[in-house]
Amino acid sequence: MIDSFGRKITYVRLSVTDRCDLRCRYCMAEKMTFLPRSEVLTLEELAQLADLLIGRGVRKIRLTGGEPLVRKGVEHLVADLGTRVGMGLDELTMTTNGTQLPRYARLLSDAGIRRINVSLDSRDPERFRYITRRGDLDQVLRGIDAAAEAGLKIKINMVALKNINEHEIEPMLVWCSEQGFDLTLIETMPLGNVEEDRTTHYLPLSDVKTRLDREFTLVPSFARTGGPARYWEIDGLGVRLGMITPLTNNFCDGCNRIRISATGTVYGCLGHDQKVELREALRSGSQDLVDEALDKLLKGKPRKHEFAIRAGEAPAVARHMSVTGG
Ligand SMILES: Nc1nc2c(ncn2[C@@H]2O[C@H](COP(=O)(O)OP(=O)(O)OP(=O)(O)O)[C@@H](O)[C@H]2O)c(=O)[nH]1
Ligand SMILES: C[S@@+](CC[C@H](N)C(=O)[O-])C[C@H]1O[C@@H](n2cnc3c(N)ncnc32)[C@H](O)[C@@H]1O
Ligand code: SF4
Ligand code: SF4
Repeated sequence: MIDSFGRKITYVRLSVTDRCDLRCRYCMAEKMTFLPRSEVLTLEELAQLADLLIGRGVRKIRLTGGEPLVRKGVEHLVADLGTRVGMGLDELTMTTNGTQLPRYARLLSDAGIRRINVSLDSRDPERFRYITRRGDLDQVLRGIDAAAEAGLKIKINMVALKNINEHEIEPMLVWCSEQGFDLTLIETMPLGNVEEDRTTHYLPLSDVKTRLDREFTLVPSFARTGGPARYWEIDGLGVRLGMITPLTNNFCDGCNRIRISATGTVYGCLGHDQKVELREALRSGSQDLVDEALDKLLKGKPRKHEFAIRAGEAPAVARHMSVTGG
């Protein structure tokens, strides 16, 4: 699949549910209305869709949500998709908030998942609860331990938030180094009405980089995951630090991905509403209809996002981040 700017699409982010057991302040509102089950693709349809995408050249699938591990029966989907790894698919992976990992970590590893990204914005129990509006830090830490024990490689995702967790960045880096995890910092993006003023908490990672440069030696790394982060090795710490900088250092020229919501809506760009619907095409059993829709999406896939965080401005995109799982 190639878009009209010549970018090859090999990475699909597949959201398996819009639901979540947390309500992170930058992602969701406190009160969310979730989809009725009839609108959500079945596990069989998700697997069928994955196969069609692999047939069109997709080599990496990331399962996401909402929270992917709250989808009932997700273990069957993971086991099913795991059989495609090495058989067309180079990587099956997941982004999770970690709460259900105590139960699922081993299963993910047995299914052929080699690494996961776990979101963890704070290692302070009260701050963690504040950011997630309800999360239990201990539960997530137990989940992370279970994942490490199951042999999964772990990357911690931390959304950098001014006046909330910015002072935890250096300690998080040291902790990740001790644990053998990578760490990726993320700039908050303006999607959905989350009832929070994003201008107050937006922290440009260019500032964080300047700060880190004073304390550590950051050596640019050529490591690539196929995702949007740029990486550095931290001299002496043995930890890889990623930064996802949609606002301060746009990476759209290298975009290789599309995202699919739990209802089968495919979005060409995280920062736009350009989309096509696949559910009815899938349910009709016609591969031609699915291909037609995908071709239309590729043709209109936007060149870049137009995110900006300015006081009093509505979010660039009305849908919540949880609709596409990032
Ligand atoms: N603007 C933008 N942000 C993205 C894109 N893809 C992922 N992100 C954001 O990057 C953050 C981390 O995403 P992850 O789910 O960990 O996925 P990833 O960064 O592709 O993961 P790796 O495979 O480890 O590189 C989330 O906040 C996503 O919303 C993208 O195409 N555009
Ligand atoms: C939407 S979540 C879905 C997967 C899972 N529930 C989790 O939290 O890892 C995927 C990633 O998007 C990030 N995210 C959510 N809202 C964001 C926002 N407004 N700006 C930047 N990243 C965001 C989360 O921190 C998480 O790392
Ligand atoms: S970031 Fe993930 S864990 Fe937090 S509310 Fe969004 S979907 Fe849930
Ligand atoms: S913002 Fe859009 S164009 Fe840019 S990397 Fe993300 S999906 Fe691709």
